[in-house]
Parts: sequence; C-alpha cells; structure tokens
Amino acid sequence: MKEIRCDVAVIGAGSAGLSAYRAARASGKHAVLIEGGPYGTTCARVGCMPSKLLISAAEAAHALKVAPGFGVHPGTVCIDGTAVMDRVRRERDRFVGFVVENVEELPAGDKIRGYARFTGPDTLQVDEHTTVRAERIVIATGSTPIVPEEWAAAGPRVINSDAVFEWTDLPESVAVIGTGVIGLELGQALHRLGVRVALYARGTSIAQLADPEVLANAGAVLKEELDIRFRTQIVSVKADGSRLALVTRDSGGDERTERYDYVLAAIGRRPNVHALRLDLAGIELDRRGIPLYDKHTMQCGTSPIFIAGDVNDELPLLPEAADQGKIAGHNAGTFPLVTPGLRRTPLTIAFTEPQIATLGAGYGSLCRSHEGCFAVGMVSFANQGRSRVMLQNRGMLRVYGEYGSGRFLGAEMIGPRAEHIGHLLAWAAQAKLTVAAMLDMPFYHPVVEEGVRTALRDLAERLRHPPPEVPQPCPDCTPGT
Ligand SMILES: Cc1cc2nc3c(=O)[nH]c(=O)nc-3n(C[C@H](O)[C@H](O)[C@H](O)COP(=O)(O)OP(=O)(O)OC[C@H]3O[C@@H](n4cnc5c(N)ncnc54)[C@H](O)[C@@H]3O)c2cc1C
Ligand SMILES: NC(=O)c1ccc[n+]([C@@H]2O[C@H](COP(=O)([O-])OP(=O)(O)OC[C@H]3O[C@@H](n4cnc5c(N)ncnc54)[C@H](O)[C@@H]3O)[C@@H](O)[C@H]2O)c1
Repeated sequence: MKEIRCDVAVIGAGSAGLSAYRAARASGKHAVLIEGGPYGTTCARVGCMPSKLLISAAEAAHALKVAPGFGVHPGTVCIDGTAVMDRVRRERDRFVGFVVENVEELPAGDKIRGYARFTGPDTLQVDEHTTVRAERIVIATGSTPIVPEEWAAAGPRVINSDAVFEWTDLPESVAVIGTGVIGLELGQALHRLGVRVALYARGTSIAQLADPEVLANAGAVLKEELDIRFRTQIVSVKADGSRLALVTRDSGGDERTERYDYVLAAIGRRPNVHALRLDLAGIELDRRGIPLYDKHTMQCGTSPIFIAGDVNDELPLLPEAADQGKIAGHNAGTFPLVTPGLRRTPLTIAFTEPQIATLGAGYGSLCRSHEGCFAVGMVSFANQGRSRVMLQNRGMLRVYGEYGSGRFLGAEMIGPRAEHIGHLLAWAAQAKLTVAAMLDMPFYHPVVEEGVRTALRDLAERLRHPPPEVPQPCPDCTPGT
C-alpha cells in the first residue's frame, strides 16, 4: 500500500475538480487530483459538447424542412446517419483531446488513478493501492444518470444519454422517458434527424421551467412538433426480439404497447456520493446523503472538506461546476481562512428549438421569497416583428420586477434567441438594474430584443400600480446573492 501526504486532495478530475485543483495550487499548496474514470470530463465526453453537436446536425436538417415556408425548395433531403454520428464522435473526441492534453501536462506525482473513499475525516483510500492523508479535501465526483433497475433488466437497449454519443448510426426509433433538459434536447434532435421519437412525461413539466404560463406555452409549442405524451406512466419495459416493448398508461387509464429500438432514460442524474463512505468523513449529510455546505464558500460545516459541481446537486451545469470548483479549491488552499467566492446570477438554457431560458430568481422561488411583492410583465413572440420575419414566432417571455425598488428580479422564457436574451437579462439582474434603467438601454430595429422591451414596458406599467399593502421580501432571497 502506497501512502501519500498532501495539503489538498481533490476527488474527481471533471470540470469542478480540475478547477479546484488549479485554485488550490494557485494558493501555493501541494494538491493531488484523484480520478477513477476516464479523463476528459462529463461536459466534453458525454454532456454539453456531444449533445450540442447532435443538435447542430438536427438544426441543419430542420432548416431544410422549414425552407419551403420562405419559398425555398431544397429538393430531396437525405440524412446520412453514419455521417451525422461520425461528426458527433469525431468533434467530441477533439474536445475531449484538449482536456486530456491539459491533464497530461499536470505533474505526474499530482495525479492518482482510482476511486477514492473516506476512511476518516482526513484520509482517503484509493482503490486498494494508495492511502492519501490530506489536510483538506474537495469532493468533486459529479453525477450519474438514473436508470431504474426494472427498466435496465430489459437489456442493453435501455440506455442513458451517454450511450447516444457512441452510436455509429441513427436508429429507426427511440422512446425518451422524461421531458427534462436531456430528454427534450436529445429527443428533438433525434426527431429532426428522422428518428421516430416519442417523449413520455409523468406530468407536464418541461425542462427547467417553473412559471405556469411559460410552462403551458412551452408544452403547447413543443407538442406542435414533437410526439409528447404528457401525464403518462411507464408500466413496463420488456425485451421483444431485437427491440423493446414499452407499455404505458395515460391519464385516462388507457394502456398502450409500442415497440422501439431504444428506450432512453432521461429522468435525472444522481449525485455520486454513495460510494464515498461519507459517514466516515465527520460531516453532516442531508437525507439524500449529500453533505450540507455553504453555497458561498462550498465548505461542509466548519470542516476542511469542500464540495463542488454536480455532486452537490445545487445547479448541475458546467459554468456552476467551474465556479464552485474554483471557490472550493481556493478555500481548501487557504483553510482555515475561508472566504465567500463569486456566485453569479443563476442562468439556465435548454438548447431546444425554441430555446428555453431561466435566469435570476425563478418564478417558483419568487413565489416563496417575494410573495405579493413582485409584478410580472410578458410578451408573446407570436406577433413579434423579427421573430415573425424569421418564421420563429413562437413562445413567450415573462419578466419579474420588485414593487417599490423597481428592481429587475428574473425571467423565464421559451422563444427565439433565448440563449442570448437569457444572458442579456441575467447580466441586468446581476447588475441589479431597475426595470426603468433597462428601458433606457438601446434597442435596435428590427430585433427580437424589441420583444424584451415590450415585456419590460408591460412590467414597468404594472410596477407603477402596486397592491395597497406590499409585504417585505425575504432579504436572503435576492437573485445573485
Ligand atoms: C447530456 C448532457 C448535456 C449537458 N449539457 C449541458 C450544457 O449544454 N450546458 C451546461 O452548462 N451543462 C450541461 N450539462 C451538465 C454538465 O455536463 C455538468 O454539470 C458538468 O459536466 C459537471 O461537472 P462535474 O465536474 O461536477 O462532474 P464530472 O465532469 O462528471 O466530473 C466528476 C469526475 O469524478 C470522477 N469520480 C467520481 N467518483 C469518484 C471517486 N470516488 N474517486 C475518484 N474519481 C471519482 C468521475 O469519474 C468524473 O470524472 C450536460 C450534461 C449532460 C449529461
Ligand atoms: N442545456 C443544458 O444546460 C443542459 C443539457 C442537458 C443536461 N443538463 C443538466 O443535466 C441535468 C440532468 O438532466 P435530466 O434531463 O436528466 O434531468 P432533469 O431533472 O432536468 O429532468 C428529469 C425529468 O424526468 C422526469 N422524471 C423523473 N423521474 C421519472 C420517472 N420515474 N418516470 C418518468 N419521468 C420521470 C422529471 O419529472 C423531469 O421532467 C439537468 O438538471 C441539467 O442541469 C443541462
């Protein structure tokens, strides 16, 4: 058994772990990076990058499909599934290659291969070959897709999102279970590439949306294109020759059996905490076994243990993993001096079409923290000038502002250019702009942002007429803090 002593041990060499390792080293400490799986990060290998590559191919196919609406007739369209998947894997490998190169450049003595688990508050066992004694530890072990055992028992054609990016060709049919971000992004992309796709949702949820009006609009807009079965339960998944038989029950109680090449489970991801023996780490855990931690310092209680990225299940997104890793690594380096790091205004984007974005304080959290003290403005993109010009006039934007201060709080939307509008509005929320100050900004013509201005004008008007008694909002629930 090898024994290593270090100042900081980082568990997991994903986006959060790499960022933590660099920050710990930058504070002048000896840090080691422990990785059990392949190098390359979830984002580059099986997450952000390959999914956006698949979506880009789908967008190219879709542009040809909608071209006749402009009087442009592209003729026969042929989707070469082998070429589509070849590009996805080739470009994905290129992105992974950059990450692996960076890891290879790290000092060999700082890298430990194997899965770590706690054997005490300051000791880790890596597989059965190394003991690590670390003064401070960063947990950055990411998350794993959830596939219920009873579905997985039907065989290898029940898959999670990782498997999609290993395909060498497009299948004939896929049932997608779950209308979260992964289900919608991959389901719509495969549909646009000619795969027969049905999406199954237990309820009516759509991606990260909480605002009931945007949610209802998004459901209707996406259903125009996609075969989405809302309020449908999965009764069973069984092998059926070389395919799968999926039995579902709709809200009226009717059961239906359909056959697919694959069933893609997109029902969420589970934080990788269970193999870590956190019970031996001397820190407090919540009922799901996730350490309790401070969102500004990433510190678990008052211990020298920090946590960053998907593993804490706060906001499982790449920019969050990178930011949280940096804060955790820096504070691990400077412990016992621990300081709050930069937590930005929350921003989420689903790369569906229309895109979906939420930013700042979401509707759900505002209803809890600002009940009765915020107003809502809205715009529908149905008749918005530029959106209509582009034949992308679908969706809506709802913006939230605080009575009294007139501050812009957040927004939820489905609509054209949401990835850009989301950034614009998130920057305004983080800069703590008032709705009036936002309306003083330039707006060109004809642009989708004129739709944003319509929503802000609507909000400004409503903010001028507060209810007779406005309660005080919860002071700790301000977006960006
Ligand atoms: C299909 C898909 C699409 C996505 N698209 C986007 C997107 O468009 N935009 C966006 O912002 N986010 C997106 N995400 C989310 C984003 O990929 C993740 O939030 C981010 O990659 C998480 O980084 P992480 O460092 O926390 O985890 P990871 O990158 O998974 O790193 C964790 C590492 O820890 C290792 N590990 C686990 N346990 C141990 C152990 N005991 N010992 C040693 N090592 C261990 C793992 O092998 C892994 O390498 C997407 C995710 C998926 C699945
Ligand atoms: N564009 C992006 O930023 C992007 C893209 C993909 C993934 N991600 C990240 O990955 C995370 C995981 O994505 P996801 O889509 O797997 O999870 P999710 O939590 O976003 O959605 C899961 C969906 O599955 C449903 N569901 C849960 N259990 C179910 C069951 N037993 N049967 C049927 N439906 C069930 C839920 O109601 C929900 O709609 C996201 O939260 C997001 O942070 C981000």
